[in-house]
Amino acid sequence: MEVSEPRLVLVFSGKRKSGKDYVTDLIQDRLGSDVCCILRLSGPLKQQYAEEHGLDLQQLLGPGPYKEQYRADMIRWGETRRHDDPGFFCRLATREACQPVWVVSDARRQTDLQFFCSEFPRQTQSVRVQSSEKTRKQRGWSFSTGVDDAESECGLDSGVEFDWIITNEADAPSLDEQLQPILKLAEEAVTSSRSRPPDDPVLVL
Ligand SMILES: Nc1ncnc2c1ncn2[C@@H]1O[C@H](COP(=O)(O)OP(=O)(O)OP(=O)(O)O)[C@@H](O)[C@H]1O
Ligand SMILES: C[C@@](O)(CCOP(=O)(O)O)CC(=O)O
Repeated sequence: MEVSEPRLVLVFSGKRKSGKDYVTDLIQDRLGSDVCCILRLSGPLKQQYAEEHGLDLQQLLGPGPYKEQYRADMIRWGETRRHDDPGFFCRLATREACQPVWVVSDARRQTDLQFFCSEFPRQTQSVRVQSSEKTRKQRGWSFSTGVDDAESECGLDSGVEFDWIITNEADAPSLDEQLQPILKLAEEAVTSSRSRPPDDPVLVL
């Protein structure tokens, strides 16, 4: 597989409108884009889906309501591709990543997490972003049958012991405070990548 070996892989998951993009953008902002890339598993999916259906890719990628009209069909479309090859979108999303810290913003299924845990067992850390339904509603979420009760939203609700849980709520400790240990881990991973020759073993977490 043609990927350069990352030093740290932070695999994020969370319900719709929990703030996965917001939190992962903040991490990249703190670490810098030379050190940290954001990988969206839904990126290559939305790109191919937009091409096939003549849709606006930028709107599909953004946080607004446009993508919600297509979500159920995009899920079905993606699942037909994942059926034979569960790592299909994971491989596409990671193929050009070259920074030492990878932030995967949208793991949804056990197979997504398994992909990173098996490709990068020593570097992978799982992170759950959680918000109350009330807060998610304020951010534009409403329950949609076939989406919020399907694997796309519930696949990681149980059976995973997350390494980190971030509560993205106004009355929780600030995100900077909660992210402190993760940012420290990332900084250590980057320091170790600078002080070791390229073929040395990666940081053992
Ligand atoms: N801590 C926060 N402070 C202010 N705005 C926030 C915060 N967290 C999230 N938001 C806003 O809430 C909306 C949803 O957040 P975001 O897009 O990050 O969620 P998501 O989990 O990636 O959602 P989805 O996958 O359903 O699109 C965005 O408009 C974002 O800017
Ligand atoms: C179709 C899908 O990739 C949409 C993800 O959109 P978003 O990350 O919520 O913006 C969800 C899925 O793959 O199940």
